[in-house]
Amino acid sequence: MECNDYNITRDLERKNLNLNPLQRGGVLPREAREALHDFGDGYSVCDYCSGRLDEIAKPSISGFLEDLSKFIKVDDVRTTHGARESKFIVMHSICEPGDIIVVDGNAHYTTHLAAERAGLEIIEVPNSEYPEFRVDMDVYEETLKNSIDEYGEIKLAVLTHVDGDYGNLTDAKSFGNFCNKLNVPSLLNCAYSMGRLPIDVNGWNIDFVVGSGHKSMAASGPIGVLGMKHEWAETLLKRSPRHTKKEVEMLGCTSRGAPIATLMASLPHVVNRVKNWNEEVELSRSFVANLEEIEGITQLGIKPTNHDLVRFDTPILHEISKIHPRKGFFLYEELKSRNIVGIKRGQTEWFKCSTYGMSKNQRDYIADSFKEIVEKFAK
Ligand SMILES: Cc1ncc(COP(=O)(O)O)c(C=O)c1O
Repeated sequence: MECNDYNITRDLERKNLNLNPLQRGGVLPREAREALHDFGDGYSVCDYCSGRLDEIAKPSISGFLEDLSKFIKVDDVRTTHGARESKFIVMHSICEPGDIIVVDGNAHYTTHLAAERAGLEIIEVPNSEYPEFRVDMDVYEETLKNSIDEYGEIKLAVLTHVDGDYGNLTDAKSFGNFCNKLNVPSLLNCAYSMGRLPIDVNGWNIDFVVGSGHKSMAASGPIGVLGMKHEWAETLLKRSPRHTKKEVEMLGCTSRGAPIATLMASLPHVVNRVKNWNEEVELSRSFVANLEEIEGITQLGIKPTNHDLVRFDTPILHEISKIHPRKGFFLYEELKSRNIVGIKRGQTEWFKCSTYGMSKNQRDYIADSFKEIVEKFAK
């Protein structure tokens, strides 16, 4: 048989500035690229395994997990295949089909799918809607209390720490505290925060935390993080009666090759970059201010932004698309010709983007490019 040409090349990141929020936090530092090369073979971390992934000493996965738990200030931690798998593991371990959970109105679709896969019913905490789409902790607490009154028991409360639509940062500490007071286990989804900004799971009184290595921790995908208060370890990390070393929810072992090797190699880099989070936010705010100098471009979500992921309403770009011969494709093509990618082809009414990790000059160049494009075509 002759195989098709799969077109496995990727010049996007090397040649262009990529604004896709999904891509910015997963860029590998040099040391992780080297690990990727060394650990590219299938079960590459399993040469010296004596039965459990988290106990492997060479490479030191056990040492890495110890550092990771200190980094996010949590008692017990495991790697999974992604934030979504981590959420599912929690739901599957502590809930029964038919149970009810409460979830914030900005939750990622993978939170919903994890709940559906576990057979759970979802009660949603509404966000504040246009233009902020804020998840208010008073509204969350009230919804949780009402749900307990109505249904008796709520098995889990889930909060998206930073959502993927507006980049709104929520108040994790307040969430952890009222969940604790109401006796409802809490899960914080840190896919867009762990690896970008400081996380303090124990300080925030959170039961479960999930993170995404490929989204925010400079790792090759797929790899996720699952952290928990020690009191949950017996439930979540229960062992198989037949294969007594193996943890059932991990199906014995999770990531066992390049994804975990790159996550490990990147941890020192990630620990360091988190220290610069305030500067990142400042740079993100000034990028927003620059773009908002264009009449017809407005940031949505909480203002000023507290994150690098930002969403803009862009009626001016939509107006241009109505008169431009390339219609909605003009924006993508104009940006691409300036080596800027990551805004979806054909999209002009709004877009979300991130400049995480870019220099001030690069961010200014991007904002100037938008200004130039609007000046070129706006009537
Ligand atoms: C808020 C949020 N949670 C979870 C995920 C999924 O992460 P993963 O790919 O690690 O499952 C995403 C991905 O976009 C996300 O934005």
